[in-house]
Amino acid sequence: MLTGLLGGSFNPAHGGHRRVSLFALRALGLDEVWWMVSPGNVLKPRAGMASLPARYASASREARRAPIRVTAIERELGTVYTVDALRALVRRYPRRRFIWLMGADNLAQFHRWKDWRGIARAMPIAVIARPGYDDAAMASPAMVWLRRWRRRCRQTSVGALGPGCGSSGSDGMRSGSGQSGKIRSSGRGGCKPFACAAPALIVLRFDPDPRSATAVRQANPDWEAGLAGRASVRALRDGVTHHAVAKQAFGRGGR
Ligand SMILES: Nc1ncnc2c1ncn2[C@@H]1O[C@H](COP(=O)(O)OP(=O)(O)OP(=O)(O)O)[C@@H](O)[C@H]1O
Ligand SMILES: O=C(O)c1ccc[n+]([C@@H]2O[C@H](COP(=O)([O-])O)[C@@H](O)[C@H]2O)c1
Repeated sequence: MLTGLLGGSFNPAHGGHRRVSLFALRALGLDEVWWMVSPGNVLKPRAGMASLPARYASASREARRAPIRVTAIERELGTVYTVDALRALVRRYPRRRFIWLMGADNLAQFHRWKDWRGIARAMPIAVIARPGYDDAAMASPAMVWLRRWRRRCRQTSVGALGPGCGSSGSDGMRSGSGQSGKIRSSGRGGCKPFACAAPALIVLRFDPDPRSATAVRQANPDWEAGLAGRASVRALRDGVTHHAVAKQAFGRGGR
């Protein structure tokens, strides 16, 4: 099973998460994407962070009828940092092949994450272009290091993915051209970063999606209140571990 991992606060989840996940799924020939709803991003303030069950519920709703599984497995693993969570996942699911997915905003500050080179060594990384962040991402300290492992995946937009997949190039996120090379294309029209050992970096570019959780919160600051009382939310089970998610009360924030 080729599995994309999109870690996030999902405070709340929005259509952009769904769209970029489905795009990555297709472009990379993944079987499914797991949305790892984070107990708490160590670089984000806890103030304004909705409870884990509320964020999980919003993600479940957004992932409906898609090959996306929502999980709060990091809380169960007891990990705080992504590098530790990913190593634990690789140990726990040895028959799966994972790829770490993230938006360009996260690549721009990836060098601030704990042992980010360790993440890159643990599994391939696919970065999804995001309006307003691509220049900072391409110029970031992490990209300086990751660039040498960049693999090319030719595509222009959803629905028009080309089969070309190749080894590294040096142009920016806005370029969609590629060259054929070491990485074989998958049968599903995408490319396979799994065919080469990590580190491997793929930059995915498609019609940029401007949606963000910040904008959703600004438009609807009380989004969490609409979920809190629902029995269906209290009964939620983790999409990967099947354990109950709502162990904690709503409204406490963060973890
Ligand atoms: N529109 C988007 N395009 C590309 N990547 C996205 C988009 N929205 C979210 N992501 C990526 O999804 C992952 C989870 O994002 P997150 O839950 O923090 O949402 P967000 O919209 O970035 O939130 P916020 O506005 O609160 O920072 C991150 O890797 C982020 O870069
Ligand atoms: O491990 C770290 O040092 C680290 C620092 C910042 C963010 N992360 C992870 O990055 C993912 C995206 O976070 P966010 O809040 O931008 O959605 C999420 O899984 C976080 O736990 C991880």
